[in-house]
Amino acid sequence: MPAQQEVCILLQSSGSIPSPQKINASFSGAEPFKDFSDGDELTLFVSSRSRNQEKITEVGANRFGFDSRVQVDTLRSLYLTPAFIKEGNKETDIAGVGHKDYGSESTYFKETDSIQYTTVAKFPPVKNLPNTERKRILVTGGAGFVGSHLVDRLMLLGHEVTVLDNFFTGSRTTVSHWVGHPNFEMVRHDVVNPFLIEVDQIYHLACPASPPHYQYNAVKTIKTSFMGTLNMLGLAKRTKARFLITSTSEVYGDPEEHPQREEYWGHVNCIGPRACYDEGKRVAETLTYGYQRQDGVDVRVARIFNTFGPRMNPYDGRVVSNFIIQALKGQDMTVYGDGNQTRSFQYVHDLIDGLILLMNGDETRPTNIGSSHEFTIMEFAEAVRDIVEQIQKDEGVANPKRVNIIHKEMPIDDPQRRRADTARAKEALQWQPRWSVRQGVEEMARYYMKQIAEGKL
Ligand SMILES: O=c1ccn([C@@H]2O[C@H](COP(=O)(O)OP(=O)(O)O[C@H]3OC[C@@H](O)[C@H](O)[C@H]3O)[C@@H](O)[C@H]2O)c(=O)[nH]1
Repeated sequence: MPAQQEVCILLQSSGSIPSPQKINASFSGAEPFKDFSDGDELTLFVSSRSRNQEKITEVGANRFGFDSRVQVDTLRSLYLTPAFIKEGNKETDIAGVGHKDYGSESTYFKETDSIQYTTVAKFPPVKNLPNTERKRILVTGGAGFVGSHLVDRLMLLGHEVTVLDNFFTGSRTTVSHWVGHPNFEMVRHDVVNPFLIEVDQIYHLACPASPPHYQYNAVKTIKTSFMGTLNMLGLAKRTKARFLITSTSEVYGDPEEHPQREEYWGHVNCIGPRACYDEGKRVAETLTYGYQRQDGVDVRVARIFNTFGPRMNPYDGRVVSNFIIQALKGQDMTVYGDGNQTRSFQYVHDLIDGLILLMNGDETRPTNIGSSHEFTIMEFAEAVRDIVEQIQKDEGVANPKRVNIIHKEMPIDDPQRRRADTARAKEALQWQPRWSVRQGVEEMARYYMKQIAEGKL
């Protein structure tokens, strides 16, 4: 099918999630997943709806004096809308034949396989905040997967956002729809070097997060965690900005306590290949509380568990992106080891809700932001395969190829079990994940399908 036809099909379906589907036969046979926690697991893979079966139209909350509510369709318009609205022709077309609401407009010329970009001075509408409520917010790593979703949310809420990114794993395209907006600034900067700015809040996200990426240059990873956090804490101290660091469930290492509570000190191999990230984040937490104790810096620490969603780099090597891309492309799905290791996955919008609540609430202790629904990786592979097949059928692929699940060598020190204990987040932030894993995987698969149709993957 020519690329443009595919784009048209996606256009029709991009804005909304298909109606609820019946539980897939191959997934309903045995127990789809184990009953690990609050008893609402059965909804996890049953439908396109949220964990409690409501249709999610709005994310965020109006809590702690900070209203973070945003319509989901507005967010979707920023990542699910196709970039090419109309196919261009080299001979007859000029720039501007297509029309796209936000960001840059682009016309695709099939003959030369080239794209013409035109600046469009129309941005997504942002909330009209009074000066007294508008915050100056710095997001390090703001062009990354999580960072870009946080930036979208903060921009839509009407705040002034500065993104710092060295584009090692982040990409300018994730936030390009804001470039030129008076409330937005993007700076290419590596946080290992100091940065001076006047701000009210700092979300410090900058650090490669996928195991292949953070192990690619282990020394740089730990340097980024240590120096980057030191520099941003110094900035917070000088400006009296509130500082939030995104730490990780990897501070628990290969945990011997299950699920992982914040009080657990962890089980990390300090000389293993993951140590650059695990120990880097651990020392970053140490620095954070050092600045709190010594200098009175107002700090927040989020320990993020496995998160997925659109804009995750399709080749960053993490399991959700790997599985969806492999299933979409009809390739073997690669389960490392026997697939009995477990993870708990949360959708990116839930994470952003949690980060904003933590930043604006009073909880200063480390707080797990993650899902408490645990899957073996093998179960997850089968689920992703079923979901992608269903989406392909919805999009008109008559007989999608049933891909094989194969096994590959287990990475060294791969944690065997991981599940967030979210009691603290529930109590302190009144936060818990709302999106079902199925709903998230569907949306992410549609996002990648769009990219495939546009020839980007
Ligand atoms: O293709 C793959 C990729 C990964 N896996 C397995 O899937 C599991 C999850 O792997 P991922 O690479 O997605 O993520 P990990 O859980 O190992 O690390 C993650 O943990 C929490 C976050 O803070 C980090 O961003 C990330 O490092 C692992 O057991 C891994 O071995 C596969 O079976 N196949």
